Amino acid sequence: MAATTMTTTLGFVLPTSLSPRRGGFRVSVIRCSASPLTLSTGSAASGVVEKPWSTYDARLVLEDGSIWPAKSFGAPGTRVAELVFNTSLTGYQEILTDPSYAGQFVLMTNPQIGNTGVNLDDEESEQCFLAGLVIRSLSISTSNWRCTKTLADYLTERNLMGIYDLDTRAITRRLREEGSLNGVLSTEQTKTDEELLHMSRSWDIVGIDLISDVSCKSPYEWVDKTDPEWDFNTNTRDGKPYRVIAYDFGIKHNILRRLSSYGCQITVVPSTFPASEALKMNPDGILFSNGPGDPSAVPYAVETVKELLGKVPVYGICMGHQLLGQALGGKTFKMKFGHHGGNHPVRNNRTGQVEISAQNHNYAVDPTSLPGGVEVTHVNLNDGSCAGLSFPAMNVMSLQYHPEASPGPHDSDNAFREFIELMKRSKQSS
Ligand SMILES: NC(=O)CC[C@H](N)C(=O)O
Repeated sequence: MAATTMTTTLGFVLPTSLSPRRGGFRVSVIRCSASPLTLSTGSAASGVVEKPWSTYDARLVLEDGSIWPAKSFGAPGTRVAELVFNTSLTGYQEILTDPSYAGQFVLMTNPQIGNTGVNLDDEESEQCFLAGLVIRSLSISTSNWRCTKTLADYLTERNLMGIYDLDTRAITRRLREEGSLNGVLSTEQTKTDEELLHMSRSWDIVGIDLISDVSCKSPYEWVDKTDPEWDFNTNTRDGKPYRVIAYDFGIKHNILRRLSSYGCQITVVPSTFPASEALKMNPDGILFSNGPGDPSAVPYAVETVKELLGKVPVYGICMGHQLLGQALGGKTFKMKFGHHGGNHPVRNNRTGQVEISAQNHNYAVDPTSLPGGVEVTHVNLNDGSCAGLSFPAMNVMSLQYHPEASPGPHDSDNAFREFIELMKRSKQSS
């Protein structure tokens, strides 16, 4: 699977209007390529089989001036987004439907993707919000008892771009060195490299409100649970479920399923739902969900969180955690290349236990900006960043990562039980 990177400098000098936004990038356009895949059949005289999906020439043009020729296996078109890499071995369908990836291309570091196809059960939202999928190699066959269609058909039906046959390992190394890069993915041959490069440098994910595009438009009740063996509904009071309002900043379904399996009755509300209306519904607790983009670009959501603080127990996950961090007086910042994958070690500072966690974020809360009384409960052991917060005086708990997994390990599922305990304690003391 190892691909050789052949790098050829085309050597033209960019006009000054295309000079890089960030310091330190080279200014010539570099064309990079991976060795093309050739599949031997053994029996065919030519030794080459046709791949059973349509291919187009495609290009990924990054803002650092590198150009990665590729093949398309999804929708045609041209899209601009931020490129991040994800280290999950599988779970690509959950990744495709995680609304937190809006505005991003996801590059899978696992070299072969698509071998289990897609099914009706593994969706994390109704839509694919990410801008495109970048993989090294698309599995030529699908084999899984739940598979209902191939990944290529799924992407095409959903008008989502996907490219393969490029050196994803070399691109990942570049992202680790330079940080996340903006880029343009295009199947359009009429567009020049310079045009695509200009597009990638004229766009920025920072400062954009992406949650309003992915949030639901009106409140609704959620009833679905996870499978019965994951049903931990031992925490209801007097047989009545805990009533939870879930703010939808781009919520993943498995957060709702896990809360439901722990015995919560859930109303999902839009990101702009007024705090006063939420309080009128007399909830036992409020969940602030995951969601895409820059947490400092959505001050209205921070205001809502502030209005609810101290009135009812609250639980933030990922974007929800970042909004809580700001509402408590702290600051968020953009990380170099973020955390995306199912293999991130996190230490629970209270118990000393280490959980292997599912993560997907490019921003983090700066723990030094937080006021006294706010406790950093979890730390990411790869880089020491803040992975969880608690503010007992206001019944606040939050995690930067994903206790609901989907995809990823289940080590952190107990965080849902802790939220139930928080609601229980708050009821008992009131
Ligand atoms: N999964 C999420 O909620 C992501 C949070 C935020 N958009 C980030 O990238 O940091």
